[in-house]
Amino acid sequence: MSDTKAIATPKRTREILEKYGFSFKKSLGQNFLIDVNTLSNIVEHAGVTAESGAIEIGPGIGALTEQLARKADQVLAFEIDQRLLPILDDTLSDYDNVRIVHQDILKANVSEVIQDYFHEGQPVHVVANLPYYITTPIIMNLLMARLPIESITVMIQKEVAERIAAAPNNKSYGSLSIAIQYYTEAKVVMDVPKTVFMPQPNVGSSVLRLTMREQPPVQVENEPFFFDLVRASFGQRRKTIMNNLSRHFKDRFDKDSIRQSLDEAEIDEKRRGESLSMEEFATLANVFYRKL
Ligand SMILES: C[S@@+](CC[C@H](N)C(=O)[O-])C[C@H]1O[C@@H](n2cnc3c(N)ncnc32)[C@H](O)[C@@H]1O
Repeated sequence: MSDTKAIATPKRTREILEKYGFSFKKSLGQNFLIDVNTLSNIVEHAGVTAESGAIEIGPGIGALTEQLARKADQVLAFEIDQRLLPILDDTLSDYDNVRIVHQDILKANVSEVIQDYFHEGQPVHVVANLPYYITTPIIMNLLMARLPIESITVMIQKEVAERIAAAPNNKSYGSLSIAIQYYTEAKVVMDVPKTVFMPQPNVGSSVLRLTMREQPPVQVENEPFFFDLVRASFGQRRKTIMNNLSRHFKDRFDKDSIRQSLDEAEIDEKRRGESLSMEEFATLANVFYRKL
């Protein structure tokens, strides 16, 4: 697709940066997208339609914001870097359905802003090319806030996307996979070459789509305890579940009681955390929790 008017072309991006004398801040994860095809693929995967509300994190100079403004009903974008505000005013001046909020996304009350800005019952999607230095806290905060959103589609570091979407026995499977798959269905929808960014990042990138679940796929009696047990089970990846749990629970359960709990959950003590499904972790956590 050729869209010479779009912000996301190398030429226009360079012109905008020069006009404002803007220099990238590496510490803010500023790698801007300069390829319209990549952007329209992201918006497509996000499932944004004319009825949708879209939330963007880190609009930069507005490359993705513009594509969202063209497709969605309303766009709300959180940007931390004050220097970008006058630029966004300029680049997005043709769109009256965009609101920029000058806030650190990790400190913003997203729930309140959603309520104020979007219509009641409007399907809302989070879509972003995330600042990679805070990918996990951003995603976890959005999930823990239990926002009324349908999906989160984000460009993130390839390895992190793989860890989030991994299944048991995959080398990338770990506590992050379980934490995020507890709330969402996770899928890596495309890998993206470095050449679509300015400046190019040092790491590979992928687009991850998280579809919010109405209910977690497993029933756990106590969520913090469940997540704590999962983290402990991956504590030392090469050790058995018995070893990791004995270490972690040494002040609360003796070895015999841990062995008995594993037995009750029908989990062989020699298995490693990486082989356990979320369902098995949930069963195990519930058995332990009842004995606390
Ligand atoms: C990878 S760039 C993406 C820019 C633009 N969306 C694009 O794709 O070209 C990340 C953006 O997030 C912004 N950012 C970094 N940390 C942030 C934070 N804590 N809260 C909100 N925005 C942040 C950066 O200033 C930058 O604009």
